Amino acid sequence: MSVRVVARIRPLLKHELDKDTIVTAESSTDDITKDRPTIVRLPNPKTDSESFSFQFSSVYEQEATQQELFDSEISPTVKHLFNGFDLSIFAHGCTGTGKTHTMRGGKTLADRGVIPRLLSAIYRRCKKVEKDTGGATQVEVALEYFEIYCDRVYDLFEPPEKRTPSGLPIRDSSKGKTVVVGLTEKPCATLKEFEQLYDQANVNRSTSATKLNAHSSRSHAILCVKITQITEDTIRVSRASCIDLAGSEDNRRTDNNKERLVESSAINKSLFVLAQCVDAINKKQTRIPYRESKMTRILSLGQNSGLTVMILNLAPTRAYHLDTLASLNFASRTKKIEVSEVENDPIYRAMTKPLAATSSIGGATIARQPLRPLAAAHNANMQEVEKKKQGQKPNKAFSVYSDSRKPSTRGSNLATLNQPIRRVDTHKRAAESSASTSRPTKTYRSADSTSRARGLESAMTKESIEAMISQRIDEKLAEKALQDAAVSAPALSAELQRRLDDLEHRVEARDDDKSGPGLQFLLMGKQHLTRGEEVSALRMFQLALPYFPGNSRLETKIAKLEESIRSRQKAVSAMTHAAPVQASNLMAPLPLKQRKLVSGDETDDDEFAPPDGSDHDEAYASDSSFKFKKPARKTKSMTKKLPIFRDQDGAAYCTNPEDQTPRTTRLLKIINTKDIAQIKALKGVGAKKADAIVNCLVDMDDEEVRDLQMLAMLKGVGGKSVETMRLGLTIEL
Ligand SMILES: Nc1ncnc2c1ncn2[C@@H]1O[C@H](COP(=O)(O)OP(=O)(O)OP(=O)(O)O)[C@@H](O)[C@H]1O
Repeated sequence: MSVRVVARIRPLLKHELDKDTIVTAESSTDDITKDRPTIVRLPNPKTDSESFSFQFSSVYEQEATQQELFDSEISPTVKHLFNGFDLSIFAHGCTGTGKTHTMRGGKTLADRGVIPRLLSAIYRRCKKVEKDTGGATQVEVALEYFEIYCDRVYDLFEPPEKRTPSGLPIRDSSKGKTVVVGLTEKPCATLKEFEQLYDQANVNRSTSATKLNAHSSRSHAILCVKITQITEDTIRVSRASCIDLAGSEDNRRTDNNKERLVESSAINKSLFVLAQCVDAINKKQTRIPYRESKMTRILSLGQNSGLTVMILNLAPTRAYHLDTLASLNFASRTKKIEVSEVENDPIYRAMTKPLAATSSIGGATIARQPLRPLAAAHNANMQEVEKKKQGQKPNKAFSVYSDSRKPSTRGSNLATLNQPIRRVDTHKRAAESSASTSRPTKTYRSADSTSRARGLESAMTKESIEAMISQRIDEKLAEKALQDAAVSAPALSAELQRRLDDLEHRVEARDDDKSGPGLQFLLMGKQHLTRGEEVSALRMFQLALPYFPGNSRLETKIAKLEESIRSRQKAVSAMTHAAPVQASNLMAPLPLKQRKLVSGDETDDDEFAPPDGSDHDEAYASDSSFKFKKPARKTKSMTKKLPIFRDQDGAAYCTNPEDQTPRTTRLLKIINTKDIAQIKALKGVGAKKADAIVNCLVDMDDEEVRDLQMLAMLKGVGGKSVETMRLGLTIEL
């Protein structure tokens, strides 16, 4: 089946009312059955007497409402989503043509775009499914939302100040999917909850005013809606991906300043790569250049099974003439892409097929199919195809891109849940481990029908559970490390940033390699080290070690870091004369003196080079240049004397809670609530500092801040801040 491409011509904006309209919609004389135009006509830019026409599945004219577009194009796909197919919806077009209006829409009910309407339809369907099955099927909805800005991936569920400069890393899983490491997955049970999350996340999206659009999106935004249907026997996961691409910009018309130009060139480059991918697919080239940009890489590998609808947004006026022509040409090439349909099979919660044989959850058994151009350059109409298939199970779903690499059937098989898996009945496992890999005809029902979780566990092999746990741990650690790094990350020099990017690219280029995750950990270790966060760096290097067994250089580096942390801990304990410093205190950036030490230490970064002859020599070549540069931000000197806190009445500071003054007790109580709002309300504490404090507290697990000196040691806090916070508290006696 081909990608379904529909065109939407936006109405004239207020300032365009007197402008020349050149884009028109026409009905095809060949197909009178269609109640909507299918042709877009546009004059030849060289001579108005000639015109070009482009045929699509449907064309929505200026008057078309959000409701009409949704009802005709998206609503029919919702049932497929619940039948296990993935769904991808793209909005494409140049800047100011209505992509965000189409996808997100306005605030009024009538103005709501495709995304809120889709979610509304999904929640309605969830209720219907649960009702129709008498509660036997439960449906869970979860969201991921990220943007690709200047070829970097950022989680839109995280505030911008928490971002690492280099963004979230992406890598190819062994299952052939592209994974964004460290994305937040938000469970979202109701439409109301969705609206809150979505609105909040959209505030985090990069938008700016340009000459062509007052609210121009400067990034590609991708919302993934994960739908999990759980019955007693099966789990079926499918995903809807809604992609609001940033619009291409003709910078002769934008008057963009330097910053906008940088964004614009990143946007144009990624869209150019997208067009190249489409061309390469159409020309049946073996190499599809999807790796040339993060956007194409993520879209091609991550969203490539299921139904795909592309909405081509067009502006009607002459001002957009060349851009419109380019968009129409691109869309025409896209609609020729024929894609394979792959239905996400349910996970049989108590099935008899051995996991190793099926390599199921990660989808290793589903070889991604290369895309082929259609012989005829027109789109298949989904409804007609539906009719043809009456009574039959629909054919496999389709998507925009797909690489031709066949995922390995080896390795861990429990990475994600959106691919088919046969769950193993523990009672039958031994007998059936050698059984054929064909789908069993009968499902096993758990004796304990009320215990879904227990049934699930019992149905999995020990090996598979271990693989899943280890994967989750890796993901969580990577996520945590990225979050840690994001807190008050000092600005990196352009050169250092370039080197980090370079290393990351090299790491990505080697993702296929087994030691790919090891390199990721090393990279993150490097990033922490450049920020002077030794504990986090050590953790990352320790995680990397199993991937480079026997690498004496890495071992030496770890030993040195351990030693450095120990001596720092000793120095701090000696200074405080109090309880030993908590590990989290060590998360704070190193004081200048010690940073210099780290800096010197970094000169032997080439020690990190994996063993001679390893594939990774090149990846590390740039490591030796990772010298710490003094950040602009001032750092506290650890050699300075720690403050002695005194209350106004002159009572000496004391670590014993019973001897602490009411003001101190109250301050510590507020801090230990870990409640950002309460902490932010303290005198001298802004949102950033409150956030940093809470992050430190979270790192300390259940450990409480017991005294003021301990509080002063937290990252981002100093003696002066503590005194300001404390004296700002009013105590009722
Ligand atoms: N169908 C429509 N009906 C009414 N207004 C529309 C429609 N489509 C677009 N607009 C208006 O046109 C303007 C530009 O739309 P929008 O911001 O969605 O463009 P865009 O393609 O997302 O641009 P960019 O790529 O720069 O983000 C907005 O003011 C929007 O409200």
